[in-house]
Amino acid sequence: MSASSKEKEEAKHVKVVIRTRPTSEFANDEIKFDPDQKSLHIHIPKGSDGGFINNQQENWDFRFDNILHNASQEKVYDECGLPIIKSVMDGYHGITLSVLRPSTIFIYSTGTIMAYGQTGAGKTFTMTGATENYKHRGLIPRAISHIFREVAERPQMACTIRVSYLEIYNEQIVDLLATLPDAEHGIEGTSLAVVEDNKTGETNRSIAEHQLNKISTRHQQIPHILEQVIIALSDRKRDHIPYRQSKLTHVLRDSLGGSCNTLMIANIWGEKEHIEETISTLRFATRMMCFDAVALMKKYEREVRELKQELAMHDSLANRSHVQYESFGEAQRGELGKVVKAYLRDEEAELEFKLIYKALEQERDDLVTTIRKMAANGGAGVPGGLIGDKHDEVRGSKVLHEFDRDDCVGDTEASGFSVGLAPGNKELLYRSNIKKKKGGAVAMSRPLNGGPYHDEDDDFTYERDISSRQDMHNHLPTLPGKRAGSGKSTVHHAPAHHHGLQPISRAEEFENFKRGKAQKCTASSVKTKVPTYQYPTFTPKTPYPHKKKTASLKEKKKSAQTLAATLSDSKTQIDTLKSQIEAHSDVIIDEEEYALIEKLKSVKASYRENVEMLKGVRGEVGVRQKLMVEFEAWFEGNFGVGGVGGVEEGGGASYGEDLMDIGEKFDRLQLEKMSQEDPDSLPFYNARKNTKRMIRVEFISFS
Ligand SMILES: Nc1ncnc2c1ncn2[C@@H]1O[C@H](COP(=O)(O)OP(=O)(O)OP(=O)(O)O)[C@@H](O)[C@H]1O
Repeated sequence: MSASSKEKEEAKHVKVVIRTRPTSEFANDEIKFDPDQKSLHIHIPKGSDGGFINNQQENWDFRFDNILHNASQEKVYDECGLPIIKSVMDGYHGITLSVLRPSTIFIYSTGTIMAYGQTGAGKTFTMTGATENYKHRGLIPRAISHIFREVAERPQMACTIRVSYLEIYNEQIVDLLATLPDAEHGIEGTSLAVVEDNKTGETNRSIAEHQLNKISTRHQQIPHILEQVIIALSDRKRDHIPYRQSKLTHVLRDSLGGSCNTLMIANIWGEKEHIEETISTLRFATRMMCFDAVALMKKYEREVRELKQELAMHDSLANRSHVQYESFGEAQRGELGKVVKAYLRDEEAELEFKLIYKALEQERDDLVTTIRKMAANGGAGVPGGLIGDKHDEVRGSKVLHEFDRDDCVGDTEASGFSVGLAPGNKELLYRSNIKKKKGGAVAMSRPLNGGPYHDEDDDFTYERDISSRQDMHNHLPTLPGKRAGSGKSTVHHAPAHHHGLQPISRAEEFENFKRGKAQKCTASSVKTKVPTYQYPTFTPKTPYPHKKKTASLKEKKKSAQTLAATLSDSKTQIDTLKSQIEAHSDVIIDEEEYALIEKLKSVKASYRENVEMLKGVRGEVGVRQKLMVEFEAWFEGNFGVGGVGGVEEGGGASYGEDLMDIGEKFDRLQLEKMSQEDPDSLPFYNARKNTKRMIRVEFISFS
C-alpha cells in the first residue's frame, strides 16, 4: 500500500488516541502498555477490589491508533494536531463549494479534534493547556499558530480564517470568545442556540441568544448522547442517527458522519481508584474506532446495487421494462415536483370539480335552449328574463304571484286554457301515430287541435287554420275530469273536445316520450314551418314503469345534496390537517405528525371516493332532469299548459306527483289554476318557473 493510499485508508474512521495524565500513583500493576504504543491491557484480579465493575471479568485488552503515555504537549500536537491541520490546509478533506473562474476554487475543508474522558483526566490541559507556561500550551494555540504559518507559506491562496470557541454545558452552548460585557449579569460570553443552515452547508450554526459565560468545566459531563450517536453510527442497521438529541452531537454532526478527518483524544487518569472510569472511557473510545463511515457507505452502495438487480429481474419477469430506478435528472425532478405540489394542493380534486362544473354548464345551456324552443313553439314565453314581484306589471299583464290566490286547488271543470300560442293566421301541424298493439291495446298519441281520429296503423295528419288564440283554445282536446277509482281530485283544463275522445294522460305521454327519441318533423303540407315533435310508437309493457325510477330520482337528488355537504366538510378537514402538519417544522416526523399525515391520507381518499359518487349521482339526476325539461317543452308546445299534469291514471300517482318535489307540485297547481283564470300571465309565469328550475339545478349541483 502506498503512503498516500495508506493515509486515505487510515482517514476512513474516527481516529482515537489515548492520553494518560501523568501521576506518581499510576496503576502500573493493572495497566500495561505494549511497546507498539497502540495496545494496552488491564488486569484486575477477582475479588481484589470487591468485585467492582464486573466480578466475572479480569482482563481487558484494547487497541487504538496511538497511545500517548506521559507525553509532552509538543508530542501530543505533533502526533494529533499536526496531521489534522495539515490535511485541512492541503484541502485533502475539502469540499469544493464553487468555481468562479478556472483558477479560483473555493474549498470548504474540515477537521475535528475532540477530547473525551473523566473529570480531571486532562481534557482542558490537552486542548487549551496551562496558561502559566508557554511550553504547556495546548492543541488550540498550537493549531492556530500552525494555521497562520501555513497561510503565510501559501501566498497564492486567499484564506479566510474564522474562529469560534464554544462550550456546551448543561445543554447550553456558550460562546467563550464573546467580548460584550453583560451589564446585568456582569459576565462575559453569549449563550448560543444551534440552528441548521442547509443552504450554505457551513458550520457556522450559532446565533446569539443571551449572554452567559462559563470559563471552565470543572464537573464531569460524560456525554451519554454522544455515546448514542456513536452507537447508532456504528450500527449499520440503524437508519436514524440521534444527532439532534444534544447540542454537542448536533455541532459535531459533520465531524461524526462526514468525511472523518476526526480525531478523538481519550484522556485517562491511570490511578487505581479511577480504574472503573478508565475502563469505561476505553470502551467508549473503542466503539468510536469501530465506526467506519466509508465502509458503511460502501455497504449501502452494495446493498442498493443488489436490490436494483433484484428489481430489474422482477420487472423483466413481470414485463415492466419501462420502470426507472436510476436517479432522476434535473428536468424529471422538476416535473415530479410539480406533480407532487399539484397533488398536495389538491388540484386533482379541483380538476374533478371543474369537469363537473363544465358538464353542468352544458346542461344549463341545454335547458336555456329548450326553454327558447318552448317559446318558439308558442308555449311558455320568455318575458325578457323579467321576474316580477306580486304587483309587477309585465307587458301590460298583471303578474300573478303564487300566493295571490287562495283557491289554487280544486275540482275545476272544462274551462282550461293552453298557452300553445301560434302566430295569427299561421297553421299548426300535429302529426301523430296511432298504432294498434297486439291483443287490441292501443298506444296512441293524438291530435290536439281537433281533426280526424282513427285507430288504424296508418299515420294521419291533421291541419287546421288558427286565426286567433281563442280559436286555438276552442280546439284544444278534452282532458278527463275526476277518474273513477282514483280517489283524488284532479284538475283538468282543456275544454271537452268535440271528437269525444279521451286523450292519454301526461304520465303516459311522458313514458312514451322518454322511451323514444323526440325528433323534429315537418309535414309536406305545412304552410309555415312550426316545429313539432313526434315520438316513436311504443307500448309500455307495464302501465307505469316510471314509478320506481321517479322515486329513485328523488333519492338521488337528496343523496347528491348529502354528498356535496360531506365533500364540503372533508375539504375543511383536509385544510385543517394540512395546516396542522405544516406547523410541525421538524425534519424528523414525530408520532403526532405521522398520525396527522395518516389521517390526511384517509380523508383525501374518502374525499375522492365521494367526488366520484357525486359525479355519478349528478350525472343521473342531470339526465333525468333534462329529460323532464325536454318533455315539458314538447308537451307544452304540443298540448299546451292546459293539458299539464294532475291527471291520474288507473289510481296511480300522476307524473307530476311522482317526479316533482313539493315546490314543483305547488308550481304545477298554480299553473293549472292560472291557466284557467288569468291566461295572459302564463307566459311570464312559465318563464319564471323555468328560470327557477335552472337555478335549482345549479344549486343542487354546486351546493
Ligand atoms: N498531561 C498533563 N500534564 C500535566 N498536568 C496535567 C495533565 N493533564 C492534566 N493535568 C492537570 O490536571 C488537572 C486537571 O486537568 P484538566 O482540567 O485538564 O481536566 P479536565 O479533564 O479538563 O477536567 P474537567 O472535565 O473537570 O474540566 C489540571 O490541573 C491540569 O493542569
